Amino acid sequence: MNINDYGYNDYFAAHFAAYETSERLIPARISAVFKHVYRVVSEDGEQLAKLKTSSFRDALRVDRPSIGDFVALESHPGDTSLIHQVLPRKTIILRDDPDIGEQVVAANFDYCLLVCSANDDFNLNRIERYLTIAWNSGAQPLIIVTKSDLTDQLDHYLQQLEIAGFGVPVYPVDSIHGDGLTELQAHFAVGDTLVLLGSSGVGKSSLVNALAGEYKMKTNAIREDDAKGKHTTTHRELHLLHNGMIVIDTPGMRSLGIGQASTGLEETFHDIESLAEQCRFHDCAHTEDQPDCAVQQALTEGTLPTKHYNNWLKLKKELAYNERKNNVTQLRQEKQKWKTLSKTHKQNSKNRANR
Ligand SMILES: Nc1nc2c(ncn2[C@@H]2O[C@H](COP(=O)(O)OP(=O)(O)OP(=O)(O)O)[C@@H](O)[C@H]2O)c(=O)[nH]1
Ligand SMILES: [Zn+2]
Repeated sequence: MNINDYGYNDYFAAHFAAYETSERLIPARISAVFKHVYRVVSEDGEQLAKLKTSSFRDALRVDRPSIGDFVALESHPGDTSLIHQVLPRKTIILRDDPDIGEQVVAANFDYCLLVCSANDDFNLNRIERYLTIAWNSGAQPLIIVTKSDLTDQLDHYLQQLEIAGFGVPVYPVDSIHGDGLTELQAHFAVGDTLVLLGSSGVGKSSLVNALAGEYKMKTNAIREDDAKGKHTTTHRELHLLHNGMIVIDTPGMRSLGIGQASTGLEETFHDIESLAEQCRFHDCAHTEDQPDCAVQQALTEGTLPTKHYNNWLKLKKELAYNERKNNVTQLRQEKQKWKTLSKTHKQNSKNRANR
């Protein structure tokens, strides 16, 4: 097996150089995430691997390997291998889980396919949300309109998406009959990794299936054995398609918050952001009661669509909420750290006194 087939390239090789030591570490990619173990692919083929305890003792959840990560692997063919390090990520999508905190949804993908369907489910606000996430991830967004065969108003949908996308390519496809696939396919090269963002039923699996000429994406929870017993996948998998492209499939994509994607928000709504620079006051809230607000003026003149503006306000609120929440978490963590420190300090003083 050649790791280059799995998207390994000069970028990762440059970072891996630091680990090319006597320990015989090899580069590998995480292809599935289980509860306590990972599946990795490398020149030694497909194997199960665990974290090297000393490398990950104090690691935060986000610093542990996730689907799509490249790692430095101590390979033990036929036995459980050991993951020493996660190589720096080129692109990333994070997700804030209320129960377990921030985690990596996917890493090291080249394209974010923002998928919506040309029917009643069509939702521009959702695409703007996905655009925000995509821009923030560092990968190139592409907008895909599926089920082009089911509408006679395709141009109407395309037009709206082209306005919302500000130059992001928009591709209509019919995954059942194959229309539009060649144009989309032309965008990709062998070894490119894709993630798909889109609600349930918009046709993500069908699209991947059509691109690859095979069915690969719907994955049921599988069980695999290792020495320690059974474990179940958390549905986070990476597939190498027959056409040489790689797809990351994770259910986390279906309900993503924007997290702290402030850069993504600026990109997605850069029309409003640049209007805002023309407001009279630096701290203008761009609401109706603000004097000389360029955003309000554009709304009145009709050059700025109300729906677009409302979605911006909504996502900005979500962002502010996430930032506040994050501050509270940080404060709590700081407090905990001080508690532990002062406890150790007290213990040390006591030990000294007892000597
Ligand atoms: N007519 C038509 N039907 C499509 C097209 N793409 C998908 N479908 C149908 O839409 C339904 C949902 O497609 P899926 O590919 O399973 O959707 P999904 O986004 O993967 O759904 P989840 O796995 O729930 O996230 C299926 O019945 C598909 O056959 C298309 O381009 N044209
Ligand atoms: Zn304003």
